Amino acid sequence: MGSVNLASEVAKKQTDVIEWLNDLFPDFNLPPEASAEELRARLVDGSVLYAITRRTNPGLLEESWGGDYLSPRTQMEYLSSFLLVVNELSLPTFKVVDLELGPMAPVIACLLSLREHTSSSNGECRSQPLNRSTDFGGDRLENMDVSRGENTRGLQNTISLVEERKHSFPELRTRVLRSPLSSAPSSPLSHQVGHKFHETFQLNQGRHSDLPAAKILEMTKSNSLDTAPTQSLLSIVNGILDECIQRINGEIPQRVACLLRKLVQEIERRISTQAEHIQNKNNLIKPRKQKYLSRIRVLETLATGTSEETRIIINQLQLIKAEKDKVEEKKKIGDQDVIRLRKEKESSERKILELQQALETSKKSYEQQCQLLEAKASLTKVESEEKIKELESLLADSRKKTKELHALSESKIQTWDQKQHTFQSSIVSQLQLVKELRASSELIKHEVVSTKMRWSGELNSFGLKMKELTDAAENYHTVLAENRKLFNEVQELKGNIRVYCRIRPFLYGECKSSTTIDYIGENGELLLTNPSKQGKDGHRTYKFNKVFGPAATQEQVYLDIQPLVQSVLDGYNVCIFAYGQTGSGKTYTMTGPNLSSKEDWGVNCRALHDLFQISRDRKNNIMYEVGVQMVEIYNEQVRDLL
Ligand SMILES: Nc1ncnc2c1ncn2[C@@H]1O[C@H](COP(=O)(O)OP(=O)(O)OP(=O)(O)O)[C@@H](O)[C@H]1O
Repeated sequence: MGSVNLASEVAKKQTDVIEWLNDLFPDFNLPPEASAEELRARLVDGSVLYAITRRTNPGLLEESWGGDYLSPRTQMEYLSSFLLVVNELSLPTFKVVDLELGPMAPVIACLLSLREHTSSSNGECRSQPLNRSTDFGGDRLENMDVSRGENTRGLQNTISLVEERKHSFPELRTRVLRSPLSSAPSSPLSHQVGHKFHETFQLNQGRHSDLPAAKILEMTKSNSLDTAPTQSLLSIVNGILDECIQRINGEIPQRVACLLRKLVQEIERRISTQAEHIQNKNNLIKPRKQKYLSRIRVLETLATGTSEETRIIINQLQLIKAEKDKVEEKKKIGDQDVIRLRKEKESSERKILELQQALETSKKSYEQQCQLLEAKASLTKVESEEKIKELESLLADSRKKTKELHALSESKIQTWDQKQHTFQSSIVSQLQLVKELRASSELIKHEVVSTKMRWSGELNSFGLKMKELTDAAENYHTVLAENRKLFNEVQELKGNIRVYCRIRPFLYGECKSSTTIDYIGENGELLLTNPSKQGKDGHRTYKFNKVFGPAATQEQVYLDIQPLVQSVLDGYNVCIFAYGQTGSGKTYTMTGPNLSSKEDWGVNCRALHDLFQISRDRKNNIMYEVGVQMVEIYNEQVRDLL
């Protein structure tokens, strides 16, 4: 909303500026509703602006700067001149780049301020055709209304400054600089009077000193000095001073000196008046300057707002551009889809053609098949007619059979009725039996319940007995331990050290008559006879725990040793060894002659067998670890055989 108001305000101001320029320069001839760019095109070369400067400051005179074509440098000089004047007037100004490319708002604001300034200080400028070659020419300025110069006297300081700065442009040639004094007097009437005054004192041949005293008195007494143009006064002063120079040794008449003093006084008076006037103008300009400065600030704020809006619009444009890119991308995808669909269409058309061809071929084959089928149908018709005849005969037969079957079924129905009757009677008897069975099942149920109760009682008693058995088993272990203890005590009683004697039979080739054994007792007595000795020395008796004769088997020998193996597993230390001379049968007794036969096993094999057997029997109660060590003791040296 703010931007719309701002835009309309700028447009309104632009219209005002165009109308003002049309009024100033009829040749400008730009429609009030022209766009900012059209206005820019008309102002950008600086000629119009420079013409405005001249119209508002007629004292600024330039030589013609060329024809219709303006070089860029000339354009820049025009613009610089215009901007210098605007700056010196403390009016809102603008940058050259604003006029060329930027927003026109600062240019329009500047021109409006200039219009206000000129209308307030100068009144409306008279319209003149805008002709660069004549408008900028110096001849026209000679004929310009002097009163306009009077009204723009407040700008003379500015003009002076402009002229000074123009010297910085070498191409600019200042032609005339009107001094403030040269612009007086101030009215057309006084201008006329001034001319008369000048004509009065115009000397064709004579000198000022030659003027009659009456005429000089008339000049000094009358108020014609007040109304005379300053240019005339200066020319008279110059004339008098020229005379003085020419007459170096001559005397200047008193009256001429009086006239000169009068003229100088008048010039001084005018200078002081101009100074006061300038001071007043300066005082007037100061508040205006303040006002314009505040307007500049407002315009800057508006310009900032405009830039913000421009930024928003740029952002929106970027968004629109992004959307446009998306739409184009979608369009591309759509084009690709169209191409793909076209390809699919072509492929489907090819397929349709193929299908049509296949259809035609199948149609032909179908027609052939139809012809074949028709031929077959005619054959089949004949056959079917024959079959119908056959079927009719069969139907007659079947009707006959049906009648027979009907009769048969009736007889069967009767039979079935009889059977039904029988079944019904049997069902009645079965029902009776079922009732009896139910009664018997009830009895059985009672029996089962009573048996259950009885069994539960028996189970209870069984549990009690099991408990007793468990207790007994526990007692059994105790008793078993007691038995073991007693067993080992028996073994101890038998003797911790037992000595058995085994007499081996004669070997093949040994003489049996050389035997010395006389008697072998039941309790381990052994009586030996030595035939070489007489008397008591010829008989010797020995006592062992037991003596095994030559006929004793390996098993008999081991039976006496076996209880010691059990003692080993009960935790007692047992040692069994054989002692005897070479060839007496130690190896035979301890190992056995032939290990492949169980009967020939010696003590060692049998003891190891029993050791593992008993440990296996006791594995539920005791875990045994069995180890073996084998050493040789020879000449009191122990050697590990393993
Ligand atoms: N009870 C027996 N019955 C039959 N033959 C026997 C008996 N005892 C020993 N022999 C035989 O007697 C011979 C000598 O026996 P054995 O080798 O056991 O004697 P040894 O004491 O071990 O001898 P060494 O000390 O030299 O080793 C062997 O041929 C053996 O078969």
